[in-house]
Amino acid sequence: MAVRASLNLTRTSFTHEATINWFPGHMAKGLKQMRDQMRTIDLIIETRDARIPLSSINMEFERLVGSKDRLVVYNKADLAPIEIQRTVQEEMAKRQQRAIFTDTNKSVSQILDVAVDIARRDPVKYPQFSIMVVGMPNVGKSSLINALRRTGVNRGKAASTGAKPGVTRAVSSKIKVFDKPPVYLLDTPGVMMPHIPDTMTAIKVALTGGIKDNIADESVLADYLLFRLNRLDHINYCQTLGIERPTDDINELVDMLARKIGALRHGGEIDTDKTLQFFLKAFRQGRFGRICLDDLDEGAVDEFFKSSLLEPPMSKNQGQKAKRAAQRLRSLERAKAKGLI
Ligand SMILES: Nc1nc2c(ncn2[C@@H]2O[C@H](COP(=O)(O)OP(=O)(O)OP(=O)(O)O)[C@@H](O)[C@H]2O)c(=O)[nH]1
Repeated sequence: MAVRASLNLTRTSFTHEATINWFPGHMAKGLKQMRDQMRTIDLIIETRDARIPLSSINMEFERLVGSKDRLVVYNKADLAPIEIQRTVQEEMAKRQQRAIFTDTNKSVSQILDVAVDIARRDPVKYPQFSIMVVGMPNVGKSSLINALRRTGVNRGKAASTGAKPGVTRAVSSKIKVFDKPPVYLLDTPGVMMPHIPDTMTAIKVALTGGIKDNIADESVLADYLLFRLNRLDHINYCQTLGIERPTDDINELVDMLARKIGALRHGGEIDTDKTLQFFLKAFRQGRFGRICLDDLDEGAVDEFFKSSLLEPPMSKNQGQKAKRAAQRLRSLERAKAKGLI
């Protein structure tokens, strides 16, 4: 607070009205495939992003999980503050969700321990043990599967990974990750909610890479990131980016940063897109330090669950609207890919 006041950073709220939705056809199809496979599954690993412990909860998975055993894995823990881990685990435990934090570049053996322990307790029931890994796009499901395979059977990459959301497009075939007892995993496509009820949730998901940037509007994402860094007193972005001073104004930041990184077109005009992308990438790579974008103060988690669970399912009309919007988006993407627009 004192830091902000002395630096004249005065913004206290952030609003953005436009809704952001991304639910292409492969997600709806993937969700159906997951439901079809569910009776063969013994454990669901629901992967979330540690930087947005609440915003990466997809209520679609609540319906999918039903009464199955579930382990919540908060991945990308290397990018989130360590001190949130205990709060999140306690809050999830209150809701009967066992949560662990992982970084796929390090050991993920605690996940295997959970699965192997369940399987060994009842070998008759589990001659083999099947796990389905679900989660929003880009939370690191495929990376997690590769890490589990590396740890469990010392074998190489089985699932494709990528820095952009939507790499995995369909439910995979079974991937072996442990020998005795045999444990198999299914990779699944990242799935968003068909209709994201709250714009701030959508912005946070997009900022952490869960929604394609061109859908979410990079200038809005960067503006929110700047607002959040200032609110958290994370003024170190100036040093990291090599700019003269912190600012609350995204245009001023773009101006300083573009000159610093040389994002200029012929004639010296600023390349805004390139500059915004540079700023977003620096955050996603963790260059501004460990950051949590969700508020986890007392009451905030209760409030989140209360509002999410009360959120009525979409009406037929809303559902059709969302479907049409998704179709329009797909046609637009196809036209763009063909260079027609
Ligand atoms: N910093 C960090 N990056 C990670 C971690 N796990 C995965 N990533 C990176 O996150 C990006 C997405 O990883 P994927 O494994 O492709 O994610 P996914 O959930 O399978 O993505 P979809 O195909 O969209 O469903 C990649 O660039 C990974 O290298 C992690 O623990 N820490």
